[in-house]
Amino acid sequence: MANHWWEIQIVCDLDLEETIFWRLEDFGCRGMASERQKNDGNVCLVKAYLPQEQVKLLDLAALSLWLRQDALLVGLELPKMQWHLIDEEDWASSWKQYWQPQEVGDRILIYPAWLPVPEKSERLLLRLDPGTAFGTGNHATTQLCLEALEMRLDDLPNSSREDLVIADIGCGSGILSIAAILLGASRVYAVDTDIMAVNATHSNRQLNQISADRIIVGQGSVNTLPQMTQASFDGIACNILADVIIQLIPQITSVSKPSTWGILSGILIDQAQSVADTLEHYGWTVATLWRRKEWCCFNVRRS
Ligand SMILES: C[S@@+](CC[C@H](N)C(=O)[O-])C[C@H]1O[C@@H](n2cnc3c(N)ncnc32)[C@H](O)[C@@H]1O
Repeated sequence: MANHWWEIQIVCDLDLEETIFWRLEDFGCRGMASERQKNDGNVCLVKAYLPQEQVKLLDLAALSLWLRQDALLVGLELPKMQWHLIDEEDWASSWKQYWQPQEVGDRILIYPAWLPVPEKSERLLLRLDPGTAFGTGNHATTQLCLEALEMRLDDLPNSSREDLVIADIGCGSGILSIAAILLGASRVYAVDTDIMAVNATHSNRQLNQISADRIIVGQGSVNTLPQMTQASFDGIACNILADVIIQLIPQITSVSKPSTWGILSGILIDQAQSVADTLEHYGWTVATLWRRKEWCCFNVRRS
């Protein structure tokens, strides 16, 4: 039987765009895009997609009410939300139209898999087909991680980068694992609880011609890592939501060594304090905290 997707379309005031993205993501949408309306630059059309079996009609109606409630609270015009079912092929082509190459940080260019590879690029080309997995590089939380990885790895002398082993917890499309290798890391162990993400990471590794012994992927979470390797991790990247990160901190601590550094993202600014408290409790120091939009990313180290 063909897979079907809900396509959600929301016409809204530009000032509501961020909140709507946040709500949609929380709702489990994969592949979101927004464009300004040609006839009115203050209005945008947000499109989002999610697998049919993941939601019921009533949930979609509730989401629509939530969005209206959000608008009422800040006194903006009520957003208009519609939804309909499309098949897998239409989903892939409609969302591919929106996704364009994107520069992140000083060195990386995220490049959709279906575009022809440019002959020359001054940036490291990170080719990606996220499929249904999270991680296109469009999201602030991913961008913060990529920039933090770039800074971390660029600061290291070549000799220590060559041995660098990194864990990517919640790898999604594999975007951070691939970036770490392109930036010079030796090996990455990538885990995700979602089998779709594990598959996407495998195929994106191949797409970037990275050998299977440099990005090792497994379904699971932090507690799967010791089954995948006995190596200790020099760095840990984890872009999941704050509640999950807080729960994972004890396990993350147990797979790290005194010199391990961490990049933790996916944390809303008003959740930062509870993450910081838990980190401190487990002996981590927050070296820097970077913010983008309503999100923040912790750069942490032991002791
Ligand atoms: C926000 S996405 C991050 C994807 C990618 N690393 C990025 O930075 O764009 C979070 C990912 O974490 C996965 N995830 C959620 N809870 C998890 C857990 N407890 N352990 C491992 N992965 C988890 C989800 O399936 C999802 O693919």
